Amino acid sequence: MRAYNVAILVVSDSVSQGKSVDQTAALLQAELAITPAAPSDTTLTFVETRCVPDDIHVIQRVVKEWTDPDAIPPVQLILTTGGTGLSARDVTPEAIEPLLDRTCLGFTVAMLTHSLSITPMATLSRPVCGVRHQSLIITLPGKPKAAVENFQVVRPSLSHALDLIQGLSSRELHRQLENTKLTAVNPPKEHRCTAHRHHHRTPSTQTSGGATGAQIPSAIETPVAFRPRESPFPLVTVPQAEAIIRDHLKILPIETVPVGPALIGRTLAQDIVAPVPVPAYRASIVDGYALLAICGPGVYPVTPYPSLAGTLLQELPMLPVEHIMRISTGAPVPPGADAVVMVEDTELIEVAADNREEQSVAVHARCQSGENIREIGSDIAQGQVVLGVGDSISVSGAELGTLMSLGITQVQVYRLPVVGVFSTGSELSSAESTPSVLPAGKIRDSNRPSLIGILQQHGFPVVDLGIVDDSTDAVSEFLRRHTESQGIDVLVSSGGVSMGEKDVLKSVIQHGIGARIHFGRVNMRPGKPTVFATLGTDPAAVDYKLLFALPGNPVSAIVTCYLYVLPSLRRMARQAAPDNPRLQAKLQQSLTLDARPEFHRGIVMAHTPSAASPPLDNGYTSTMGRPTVASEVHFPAPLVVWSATRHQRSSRLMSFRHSNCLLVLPAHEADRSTLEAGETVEVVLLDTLWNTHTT
Ligand SMILES: Nc1nc2c(c(=O)[nH]1)N[C@H]1C(S)=C(S)[C@@H](COP(=O)(O)OP(=O)(O)OC[C@H]3O[C@@H](n4cnc5c(N)ncnc54)[C@H](O)[C@@H]3O)O[C@H]1N2
Ligand code: MOO
Ligand SMILES: [Mg+2]
Repeated sequence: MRAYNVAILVVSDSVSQGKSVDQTAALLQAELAITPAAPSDTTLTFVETRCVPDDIHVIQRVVKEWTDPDAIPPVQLILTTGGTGLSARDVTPEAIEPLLDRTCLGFTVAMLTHSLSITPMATLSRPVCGVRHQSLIITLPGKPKAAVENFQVVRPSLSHALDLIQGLSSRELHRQLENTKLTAVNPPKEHRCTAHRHHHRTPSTQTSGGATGAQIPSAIETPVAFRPRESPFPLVTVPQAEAIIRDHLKILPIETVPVGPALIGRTLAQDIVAPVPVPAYRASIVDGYALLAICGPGVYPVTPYPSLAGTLLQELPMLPVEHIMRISTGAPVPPGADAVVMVEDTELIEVAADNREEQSVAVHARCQSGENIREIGSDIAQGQVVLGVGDSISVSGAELGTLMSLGITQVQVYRLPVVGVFSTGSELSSAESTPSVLPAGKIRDSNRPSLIGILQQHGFPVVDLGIVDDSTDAVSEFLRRHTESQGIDVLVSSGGVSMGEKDVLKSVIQHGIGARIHFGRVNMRPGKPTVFATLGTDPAAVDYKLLFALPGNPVSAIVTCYLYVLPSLRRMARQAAPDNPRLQAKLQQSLTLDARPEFHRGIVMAHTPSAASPPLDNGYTSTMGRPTVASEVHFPAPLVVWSATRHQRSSRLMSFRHSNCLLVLPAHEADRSTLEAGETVEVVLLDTLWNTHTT
């Protein structure tokens, strides 16, 4: 079964201005959801509805976008509704016709013939059908009933038309059709099933129980035997995936928060102007004696009132001429003094009568005026812009300390995205409810805690949404509930996105909750079935949401969380350096390249290990024997990198153990199947882990 994507363009001034509500698109979606009667037929998957005014240029812009050969997802069938009549504003045919490479008069005639059999007023309709690039465009009337009737007229020949447009030869199609018919009627013995014939029709609508009332797509209701055997989602490249995500991030508002330790990791949305100078008074830099520099070395009486930490300037007397005053670091310099001599450069001459205080002290060093004094505003001048919009309050603590030292109690920052994390899988048991021994077939949910830990470790607020069973109903109900919640900006799931019959997540995302899937597969290992979708159209709206449906294999889930989720969260939080840090390192061993570009789990070190300090062993056999590679290292390069284990599999978390980086390996090519020891490779640092292996 072949799957084609369908987009609906509602052309209407009044709908686009919000003066009326369109019903046609929903009815057409319901029609699309009807599973074709013949097993050889195609699946039509609804991907998007857009609404535009009756404006030639606007209509053309959308149609050009959808028919772009690089459109993601590709749109093979465009149904427009409205604007085909005779009134002055009806311009859909005028917009579409110039874009067509070939017209398809047959569809036009079929629709008109049918409409004329219902009403002579159909003579006023001006439908246009044709092909642009590899997309078929059909202009339907705007009235809901008429649009559906016209669609039903063309539906039987659509599949074949789309196949031909995609380049499948007519003869091949007929042969496939015949074969499928034969197989369907006479299934192979081991699969023979007398219980059902292939006349399944999915109801055009289904009560889903959710508040949106959105229908469940045909893909879900399609009997397992007829589910698509090829993913309809094109494999996008990693850079494409990254760019697509960047284009659809949520714009988060600014919020005012208290200044305190929790501010670390946040990004300022305002400039900070110093309201006061720092220091606010002339302060000593050292522990010693305040004096007048011009007096020079000599023996001086010590005033009985020292200036200590906490002493108020106003409490200090004027320093009498040719006297000195004990002073501690940070304490105010008394009036009458212009320098401080360090205690190390002095000597006790005479003790006071109480046998405790100093009577007189010899100053041995010669001071310059101003020596060892922090002048007012010399650290921060009053009115200076100390931090700006976009500055991070970093883990160094310096920015937070600056704010605190200025007495700033609250600041405006960009809100952090709140992430809801859940696992999908009927095989999963949560740690909380897991018995010590699981029945075979059940496994422990490791992804959810791992993902939550990673995200929290990077400073993002996470809501643990638990586990949801792999059933259409359960996932639909779950997603509706959590996409309606305004407290969550980003949903991150793992599992249920590949080709299995219970991998229902993509269908539910696309049809059950009406989100838009921007990509459904990425050419990478691990992480091929990664899905990115958005819900809502206005990225600044409070209910706009991002959905990252990560693959279920534990290593794939973690790797894709690092590569896609974390940079996105950092971007939304406006962090100055949102991307994972990357660097070049010398490979210490040869590695076999995969058919897909690989993010190979590795260990990068900032030094060349010696036999005495070998790299960690993370061997597949878990023997814990030290690898011989350590004593063979001869590279003087400051950064060196190993595979964490040569044998890596996306189900094997042990292939990730001790890793602090991902080696960015290209896909193998005909003339290049390995990377050799000594070659330079790029590595993505899994930042905080980096520290564990640097020296
Ligand atoms: N016919 C094909 N099969 C598969 C393909 C493919 O292209 N065609 N892709 C493979 C790749 S690559 C990956 S990655 C996985 C992704 O699978 P799903 O995202 O659909 O995930 P599940 O099927 O639900 O689970 C896969 C695997 O991971 C285990 N799992 C799932 N969730 C968790 C969890 N929370 N904690 C621990 N382990 C989990 C699950 O039990 C399965 O073993 O699909 C391949 N198949
Ligand atoms: O892409 Mo899957 O993530 O290799 O295992
Ligand atoms: Mg699966």
